[in-house]
Amino acid sequence: MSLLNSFIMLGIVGMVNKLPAILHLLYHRFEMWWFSEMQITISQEDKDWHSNSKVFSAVQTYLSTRSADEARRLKAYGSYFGHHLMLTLDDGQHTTDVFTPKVDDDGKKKAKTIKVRWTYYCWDDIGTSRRGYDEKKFYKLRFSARHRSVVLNQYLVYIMERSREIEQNNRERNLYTNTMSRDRNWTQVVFKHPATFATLAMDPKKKQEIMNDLETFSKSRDYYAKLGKTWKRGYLLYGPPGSGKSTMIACMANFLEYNVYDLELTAISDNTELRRLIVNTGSKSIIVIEDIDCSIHLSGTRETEGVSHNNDEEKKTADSGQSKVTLSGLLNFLDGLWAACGGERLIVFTTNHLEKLDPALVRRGRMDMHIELGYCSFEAFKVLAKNFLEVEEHPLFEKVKELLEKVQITPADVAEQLMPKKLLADDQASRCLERLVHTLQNAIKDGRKEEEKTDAM
Ligand SMILES: Nc1ncnc2c1ncn2[C@@H]1O[C@H](COP(=O)(O)OP(=O)(O)OP(=O)(O)O)[C@@H](O)[C@H]1O
Repeated sequence: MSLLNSFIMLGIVGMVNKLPAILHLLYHRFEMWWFSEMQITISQEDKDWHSNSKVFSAVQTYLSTRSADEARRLKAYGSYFGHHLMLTLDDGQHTTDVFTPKVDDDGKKKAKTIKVRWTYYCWDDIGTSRRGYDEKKFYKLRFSARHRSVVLNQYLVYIMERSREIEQNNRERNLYTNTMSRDRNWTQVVFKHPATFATLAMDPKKKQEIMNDLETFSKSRDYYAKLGKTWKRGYLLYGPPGSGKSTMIACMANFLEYNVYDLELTAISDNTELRRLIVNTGSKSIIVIEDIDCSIHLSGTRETEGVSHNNDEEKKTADSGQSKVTLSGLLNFLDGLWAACGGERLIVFTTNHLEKLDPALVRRGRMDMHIELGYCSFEAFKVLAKNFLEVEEHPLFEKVKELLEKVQITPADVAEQLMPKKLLADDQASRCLERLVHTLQNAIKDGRKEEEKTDAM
């Protein structure tokens, strides 16, 4: 009893809660001494940089995939990886990890697997001051001293790489827009568009060509570096409204797992603001300017290279109520400014009127690939029929094919006809296809009437 009283008087009740962690520490100190272990402390706070340590975050991410196997107490947290639940060790808990180095300490190829142990500590203020630790949260990595070089030169590098991969796989992608923020900066929402190249209605050959181009781009960091070029690529998407330009952008973003920056030029006050927004974009992203012909004053500015768009241009722009961003400002961004922002970016322009665009804006090198998204072909129709009706063949397909050769209809309009109007109705596919055939036949009739009217005039 008197012993307990003296404990209370000394104010070390808090220590009792820490007992398991303290015993652990003592045990590992003994173990280190006995087996000549080494240890590395990785603390959360990076005192020199006044920031959270990147190594600590990397270890936390790495261990989140493996701590559940061994530790008895874990902490769950929602992180910036969004809906993914992350598990980390609780105070005093440890986990063992094994690692097979590429080469062992002697540089021999057949390296042996090594074993290391991670322990997580989270000291409160009492614990901190008594033990003289500055860190509040930290990991201790313990390993046999004979594996020193493998751990320092290979294992820690492996952890940094692996954590980057985990973050990449778990990260949610964002859609950024510059139209909603009061401070004239980007605001973001989670990007969850279901479109993929598998569901995009388009000629399969053309689709494959675009996918190959994107894949080659995403793997060409070294190639661009070797050429001394910025790692960027421009795409111009053109076609009538409803041909799938926006859908194509979503497919690209999902295919490459990039963020999307939807840049609304008409909401930007001047070139300086454009510059600031561009500088604030991240890599692995697609910067989109939709309806470029409506966003910026292009008519009468058919200057080609050596563009020196000037005050006249700005005046015209201001008068027209379009964006005050000038063509020269935009070209500057495409060539010079963008280059200064690092790489792995796509820029995509869309337009319904290719003929209205200034050649300086869309020349190869700025817009590397021009992609036409046209009216619905039979191949594109087959993709839509599969998406909407889950049919790959049907007796009405021949009729649809014949009609599509005569009628210009966008994939959006075809999709509208293929959308079942009543859920669970019998023979849904036939009803929808009949409706489409009917719509196409009417379009032909309307076209004939229009022709007759023109002839009569
Ligand atoms: N090629 C396509 N493949 C699959 N779905 C498509 C395609 N084209 C259009 N659609 C459907 O039509 C809708 C409208 O298409 P989308 O907005 O992509 O066209 P757009 O060419 O960007 O039109 P706008 O020029 O008016 O912006 C999409 O939500 C999609 O469901």
